[in-house]
Amino acid sequence: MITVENLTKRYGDHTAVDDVSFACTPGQVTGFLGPNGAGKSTTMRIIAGLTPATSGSATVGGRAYREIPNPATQVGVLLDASAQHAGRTGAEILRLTAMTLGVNRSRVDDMLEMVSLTPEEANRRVRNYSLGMRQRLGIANALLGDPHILILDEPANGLDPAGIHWMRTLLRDYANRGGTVLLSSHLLHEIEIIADDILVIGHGRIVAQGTKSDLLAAQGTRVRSLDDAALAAALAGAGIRTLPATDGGFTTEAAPEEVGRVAATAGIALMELRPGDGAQLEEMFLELTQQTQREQPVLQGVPS
Ligand SMILES: Nc1ncnc2c1ncn2[C@@H]1O[C@H](COP(=O)(O)OP(=O)(O)OP(=O)(O)O)[C@@H](O)[C@H]1O
Repeated sequence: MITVENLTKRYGDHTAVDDVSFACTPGQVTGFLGPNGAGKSTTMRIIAGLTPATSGSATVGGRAYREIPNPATQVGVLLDASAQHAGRTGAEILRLTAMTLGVNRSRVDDMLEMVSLTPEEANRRVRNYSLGMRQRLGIANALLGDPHILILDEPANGLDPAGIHWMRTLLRDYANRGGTVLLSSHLLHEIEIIADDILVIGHGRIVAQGTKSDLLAAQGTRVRSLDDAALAAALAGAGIRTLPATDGGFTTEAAPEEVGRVAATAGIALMELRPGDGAQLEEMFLELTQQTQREQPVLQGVPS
């Protein structure tokens, strides 16, 4: 179990994590979704005892990470797959971790097999690894101490679609055996494939959380009309908020009947009116991502 309560982290006057609370439960893979700079890594670093919180608390299995004896046997952490010693081979890195943790060396071969790194790959130096291979090695390293909790920051980064499905199976089996998994991503489709529970973070705040099926369940309404601007205005007049959709029209939180009634009253012809099918999560995430991109400084004078 991972429990985060009212966690806040400030860097000067910038609030990277803003009063965040959530729990990750055994048997579930919890996806931590947010655009770049949303506060995912900072939250995970605090949970893993690497960054002090400004206020609030984070516990793993009921204790602060720093208070856990031989923590890697309780909590497997992968925060940066590129942080491994580039001059060592994958197998050497795992053997060193095994020695440090006091686990049997035979587990190194088991973990290499589990993450599908061949003996030839395991004996290659890490500087020659692809990002996907580094992620696999990082996961093997995190699993070496046989922890019951895993914290993985962007583990699917660099994996191809087959690799993402492989990771899904690995984490699903781990969770089915009672493990707790928290993994982050800035890509909605990765989280959709891998996670059971979803936390969405934007600007340091949790903006949505729940089970994947709840968040992706049909909610709200997808609507397109012959005059979307007039329909949006009519809906706004009825107190119904709208979010523009990527492929035209928009999504609203109201039920289809309600939207249909407003459109009929306003005399607007509809071309599409259907339950949202999780579109709201997608739209909300898109909006968060667009806001983040708008806030990034525009590079000027870059030669084309
Ligand atoms: N050591 C630091 N000093 C100052 N600001 C920091 C520091 N670490 C992170 N931040 C800021 O905190 C915010 C959250 O960053 P964080 O790395 O947690 O985001 P993230 O969601 O993991 O993003 P990404 O997907 O890009 O990794 C960002 O605005 C970042 O610039």
